[in-house]
Amino acid sequence: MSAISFDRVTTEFGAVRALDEVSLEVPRGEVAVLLGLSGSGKSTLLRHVDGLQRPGSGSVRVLGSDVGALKGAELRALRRKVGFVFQQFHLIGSLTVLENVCTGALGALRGPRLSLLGYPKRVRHAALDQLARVGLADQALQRADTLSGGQQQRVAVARALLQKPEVLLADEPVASLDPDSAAQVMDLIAEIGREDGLTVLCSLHQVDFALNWGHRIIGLRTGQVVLDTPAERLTRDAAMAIYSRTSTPLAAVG
Ligand SMILES: Nc1ncnc2c1ncn2[C@@H]1O[C@H](COP(=O)(O)OP(=O)(O)OP(=O)(O)O)[C@@H](O)[C@H]1O
Repeated sequence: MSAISFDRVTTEFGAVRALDEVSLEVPRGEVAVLLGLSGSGKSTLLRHVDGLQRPGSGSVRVLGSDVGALKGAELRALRRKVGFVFQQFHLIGSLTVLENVCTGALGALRGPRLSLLGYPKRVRHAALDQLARVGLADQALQRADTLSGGQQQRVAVARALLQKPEVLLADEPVASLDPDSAAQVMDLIAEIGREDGLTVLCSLHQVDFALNWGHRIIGLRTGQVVLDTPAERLTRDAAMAIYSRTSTPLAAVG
């Protein structure tokens, strides 16, 4: 069974068709990369996976559930299985690194937490374990805004992992980073994805990164899937064609 399945999903914002009859399957354990020009629908597609966006028509199934039909506790339960990493990290700069990672457990806890000690000990320990995995245990008690961009993104990955996701979504996770930090973060996502058997769906702008780290490349243009192929079968030139603004046919979909 696929971890993520889109069946003819069309979603519009006023006159803009952000997704246009999108169908795709991402098997469990696969690292799939979304490529496409700005505005081609990558973020919108990702937001359908954890129910932040509902399909206008068609259906989205994630880990066996029809996301569009989920509400309340069921939707929250699915979201706990889907981690999300963003381009801008979304850390709280004035809090410690450890506390930021602990916020990844909030979806499973009742009520707000006013300080690090407000989190159960098991959560603090689990957060430290995840920080160690991303190589930042020594920075646990440092303010998050004192870290470099690459380190902050690794904290965001640790926060996403704290909820023990089965699916990891990443929306241009390395777009704000220098090339070395970007490569480190992609290495980390790929390594942890492999270790934990995660299904990863990641949007990227860097074709070389996509070919290096993705098992599968999905190209979007004006909301349509125009390319869907194993990365090993794709040349750099063919991948770059996704960025062409004309609608020349690309490699066969499928
Ligand atoms: N909430 C919204 N309201 C109105 N229009 C939206 C909304 N979200 C997305 N859009 C539009 O849908 C289209 C697809 O946007 P989306 O953000 O998914 O593209 P993207 O490929 O992720 O772009 P980028 O690479 O710049 O992040 C764009 O035309 C965008 O303006």
